[in-house]
Amino acid sequence: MSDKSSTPGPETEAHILAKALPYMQRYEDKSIVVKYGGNAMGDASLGQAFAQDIALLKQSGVNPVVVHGGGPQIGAMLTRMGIESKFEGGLRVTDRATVEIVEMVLAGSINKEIVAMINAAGEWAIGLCGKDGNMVFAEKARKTITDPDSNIERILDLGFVGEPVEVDRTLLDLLAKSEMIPVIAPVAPGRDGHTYNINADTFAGAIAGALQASRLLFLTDVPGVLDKNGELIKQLTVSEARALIKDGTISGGMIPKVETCIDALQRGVKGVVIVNGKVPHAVLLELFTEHGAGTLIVHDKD
Ligand SMILES: Nc1ncnc2c1ncn2[C@@H]1O[C@H](COP(=O)(O)OP(=O)(O)O)[C@@H](O)[C@H]1O
Ligand SMILES: CC(=O)N[C@@H](CCC(=O)OP(=O)(O)O)C(=O)O
Repeated sequence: MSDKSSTPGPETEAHILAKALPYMQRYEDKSIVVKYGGNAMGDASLGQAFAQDIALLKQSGVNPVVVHGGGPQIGAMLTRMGIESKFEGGLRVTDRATVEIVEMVLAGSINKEIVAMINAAGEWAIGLCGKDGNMVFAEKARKTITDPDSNIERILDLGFVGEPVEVDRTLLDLLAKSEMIPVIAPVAPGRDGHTYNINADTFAGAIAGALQASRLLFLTDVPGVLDKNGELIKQLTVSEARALIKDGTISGGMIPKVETCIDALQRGVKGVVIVNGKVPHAVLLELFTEHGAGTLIVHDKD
C-alpha cells in the first residue's frame, strides 16, 4: 500500500507553488547571501538539501552567494596536529601555524566539498576566498572585551584574525551575470602581505553589505537567538540585541553573528535572519514560504 501522506496530490502541489511564486518574483535578480555555518554542516542529507536549495535559487533567477564557516572542522584538524584551540569573544586566537591550517581547511577541503555538493545538485559552483579577484582585503582585528563582572574593558590580541576593510565586487558582479554560484571561504589577505582568518559571519556581512543584498541568512545549529530561558526570540531590535550581548545572554559564536546582523542592517542590507540550518531546506522555507522561522533582527523603532 502506498503512503499517501508523504506524497502531496496535484491540488496541494499547485497550492504550494502558487504561494511560493510571489516570493520567487520578489527576489528575482536580487542578491541573497547565505552564511553556511560549520555547525550546520556534517550531515550528508542536510548538506544535499542545502545544495538543492542554493541550486533552485539560481534556477529561479536569484543571485545566491554562499559564504561558509568551518569552526568545528578547523578545531578537529588542529587537534589532529596537536594544536590547542583558544577563543576570545567568540573569535579564534590565530597564531602563524593556526592561520595556515585555517586556510587549508576553509579554502581547501570545506570549500571544495560545498562546491561539489552544489555541482551535484545540477548547478555550476565556483570556490573562492577573499584573495581571488582582489575580492576582500583585511586588517588585523582590533577588538576589546568587557568583563561582565568587573565591567573592565581590555584589548584582545588575536594574532592573525582580520576584519574585512575593503570589498571589491567586480568578480561577484561578473559571476552574477553568469551560470556560476560563488562559494566563498572567509580568508583574506592584508595589504601588509599577511593572510588573515576572518570570522565567517563577519565576512558574510561584508559581502552582503557590498552587494546591498536583499537578504542575509545565517544557517546555524540553534533555532535562532534564545533568551535566558532557552526560548526562541522571533524578533530583536538593534538595541535589544546589544543589551543581550552586554548582559551575557548572547555569548560565544552568537556574538559575531548578532554584531554582523546589526552592522549589515546599518549598511543597507534589507533583511537579516538567523535560522536553524539543521532543518532540511531551511533556505527555501525561509525565503519562499510564510513559515520563516528563526530570529529576525530589525532596526530600532522610532
Ligand atoms: N543567546 C543565544 N542564543 C542562541 N545561541 C547562542 C546564544 N548564546 C550563545 N549561543 C551559541 O552560539 C552558537 C552558534 O554560533 P557558532 O557556534 O559560531 O555557530 P556557526 O558555526 O553556525 O556559526 C550556538 O550553538 C550556541 O551555543
Ligand atoms: C576568527 C575566527 O574565529 N575565524 C573562524 C573562521 C571559521 C568560522 O567562522 O566558522 P563558523 O561559522 O563555523 O563558526 C575560526 O577560525 O573558527
